[in-house]
Amino acid sequence: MDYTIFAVAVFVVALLVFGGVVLIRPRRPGAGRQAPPAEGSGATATAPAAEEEGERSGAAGAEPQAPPAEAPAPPAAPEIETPPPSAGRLVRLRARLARSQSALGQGLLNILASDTLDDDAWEEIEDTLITADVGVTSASQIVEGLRTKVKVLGTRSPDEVRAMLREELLAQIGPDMDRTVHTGPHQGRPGVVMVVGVNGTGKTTTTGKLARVLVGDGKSVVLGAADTFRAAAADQLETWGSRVGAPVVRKDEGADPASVAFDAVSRGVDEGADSVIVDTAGRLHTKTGLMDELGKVKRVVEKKSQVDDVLLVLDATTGQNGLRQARVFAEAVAVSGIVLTKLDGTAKGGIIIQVQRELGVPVKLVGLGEGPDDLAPFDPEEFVDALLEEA
Ligand SMILES: Nc1nc2c(ncn2[C@@H]2O[C@H](COP(=O)(O)OP(=O)(O)OP(=O)(O)O)[C@@H](O)[C@H]2O)c(=O)[nH]1
Repeated sequence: MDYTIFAVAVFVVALLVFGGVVLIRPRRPGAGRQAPPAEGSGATATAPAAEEEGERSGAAGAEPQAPPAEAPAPPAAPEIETPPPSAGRLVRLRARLARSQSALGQGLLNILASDTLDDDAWEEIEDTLITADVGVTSASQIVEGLRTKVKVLGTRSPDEVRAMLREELLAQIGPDMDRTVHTGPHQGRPGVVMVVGVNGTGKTTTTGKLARVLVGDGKSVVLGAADTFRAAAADQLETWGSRVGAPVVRKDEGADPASVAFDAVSRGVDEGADSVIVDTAGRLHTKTGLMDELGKVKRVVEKKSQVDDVLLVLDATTGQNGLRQARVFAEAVAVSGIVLTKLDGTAKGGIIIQVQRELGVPVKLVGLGEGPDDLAPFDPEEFVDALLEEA
């Protein structure tokens, strides 16, 4: 009986010792945990193997290593892009221009090629031009010019018709206007460009795209987010800037736009940048408010450096309404150039003629799409050739 009790006691103790060894033995870190699928990174995929190796080679009796705390991956540095230079951009975008504008060109060519050019035909030509936003005055001047040429010419081959229409349109667009965007440094100071216009016309996008054009031409650029009405506008500009390595000067929403502009120009001067581009707010409903604000931005900037260009951004799809708004801006600040955006989205390219005539300033840049490099210096000959091209 005593032996039986002793044997049972020995068995129980043995069982406890064995169970303790099995249960208390430290578990391998990570064991029983499913590793997250490696996302194609070699470093991530080899980490558990390294852990295992350390455990195997570790000194006997060493404390089990706690799994290393997973440090958050540092944010990847944004990749700096190298945009294409400005030269040849309109040539690259010519197909897009031809697609949107050739209905106008072909319409005019077809009427001009008809056997009889009577009063109705001339009226149709004038209407076609007016429908394309050329403006009444320019449309009647084009028709007058064409009528005279047809009379002098007598006969009309398709090539002759094309050549005379090309000549008339070019004369209206003004091939000799100075369309230089003054972005280059002078007297040790950066070229300063202010971008103005109604919100939604593509103003912030144009500021970003212009920075790309300049960086593509090898220039260093500082951007000023003086549209302080909307924090998202500054965020948008920062994204554009970071893609091409252009610093963006910004302040909190509601900050004084003039002080942002001043700081941007100061930074451009201090850093020896080639150009500073300042995006401004357009959400101002009264002309007096607009004049006060844009006037102040310009005055304050000019304490530091002259403003070399004031570009007015105009959405080509907004027609007469857009023109009315453009007039208000032109009265508020001395505009020196126009950026016509969204020309890819309208067949009314005639707005180029009308806006130049109305405001007396040249179209310097055109937007032909939402892509980052779809802004091009405006070239009248390329434009007219695309207009007269078959799509
Ligand atoms: N198709 C086309 N879209 C354009 C062009 N330029 C700008 N856009 C688009 O127009 C929209 C408005 O552009 P924004 O730059 O935000 O306009 P904004 O004038 O700065 O207005 P806020 O950002 O509200 O200040 C965006 O979706 C742009 O991608 C262009 O040339 N063609």
